[in-house]
Amino acid sequence: MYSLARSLLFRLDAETAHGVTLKGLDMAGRLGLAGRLGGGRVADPVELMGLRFPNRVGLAAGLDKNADHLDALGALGFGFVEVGTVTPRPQEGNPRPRLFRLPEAGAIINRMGFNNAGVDHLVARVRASRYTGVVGINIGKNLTTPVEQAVDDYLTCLHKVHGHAHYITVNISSPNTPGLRNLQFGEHLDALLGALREESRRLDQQTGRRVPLAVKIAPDMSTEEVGLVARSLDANGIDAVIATNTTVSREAVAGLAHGDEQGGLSGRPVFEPSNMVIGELRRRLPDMPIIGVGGIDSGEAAVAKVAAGADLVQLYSGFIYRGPGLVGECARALKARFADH
Ligand SMILES: Cc1cc2nc3c(=O)[nH]c(=O)nc-3n(C[C@H](O)[C@H](O)[C@H](O)COP(=O)(O)O)c2cc1C
Repeated sequence: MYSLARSLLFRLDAETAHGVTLKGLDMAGRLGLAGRLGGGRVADPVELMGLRFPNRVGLAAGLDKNADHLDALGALGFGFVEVGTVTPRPQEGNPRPRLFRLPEAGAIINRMGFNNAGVDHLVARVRASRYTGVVGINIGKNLTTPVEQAVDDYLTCLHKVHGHAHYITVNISSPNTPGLRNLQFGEHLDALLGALREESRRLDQQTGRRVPLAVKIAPDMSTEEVGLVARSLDANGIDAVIATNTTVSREAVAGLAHGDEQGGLSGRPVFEPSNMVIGELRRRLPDMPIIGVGGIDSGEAAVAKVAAGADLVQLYSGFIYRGPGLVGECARALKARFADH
């Protein structure tokens, strides 16, 4: 069914198709049909970061930036849904077109630029939703906030989302907000993570509810750079790492239509680079929960992500190309893989 819908949707420009799909999913959710689209809910519970995940397959950040579609997405059978990236104030993002499909490569290039309705809107939507599963809230900074003051934006978001998230993701790896990725390196990283850790511990104590902090990183890093990030995550008591975001490399799509668009490349071309980062993180941080994301487009790819070192996985581009059936396919493949071990 999705292949028919897809052939119609792929005639629209990518961002319009995205909006139409989410509206369709909302409708399917209201009619109680979303569960069937996802290929059946898979029960494969796992405890990580002090949370109980109903299965190992989550939705990656950026598909539901404002938590406007949480009920419908949750009903597809994901073990967890990450909403955002959200910023303190609403912002429009980059001018359109800013989202491009590269079907020959199973890839997407986006330069959305954190278009979102602001953290207050997102929190209201999470509160209004009936979804009872695990919700991650992914936070970032506004474009107009200077990078030197980025920590203030992350702290503002942390305060506002703490009471409504099961875990919070610190996104320092989008290539579409100038300077953001510099926060992954050197003293910037320790300063940011130290401040966020301290404040989240204070909020945990104040509320009596511990909300784990995850950090999302880019695939475009040398082994040494991954090592430095790993050390900082460990030193600052971060609970989990999400690897990876999109890549700025264009090697895999050179010569393809849209292959030279600016932005972050996702889908199949980022599968191997993200697995390399995951492998290096696992080597350096044997006990840290790793959420693996990048290029998963089949059950086998989900299993390979776990073999690279991930504990949980997330989907984005594969979900666009393969449709909601991919959720159940990956969850079943991972359940079988863990039953074998
Ligand atoms: C259109 C689009 C928008 C995205 N927006 C965000 C975002 O707001 N925050 C974020 O952390 N990652 C964002 N991502 C990155 C994905 O969450 C994911 O890390 C990346 O696409 C690699 O996974 P994939 O190959 O399965 O797509 C976005 C990806 C796409 C394609």
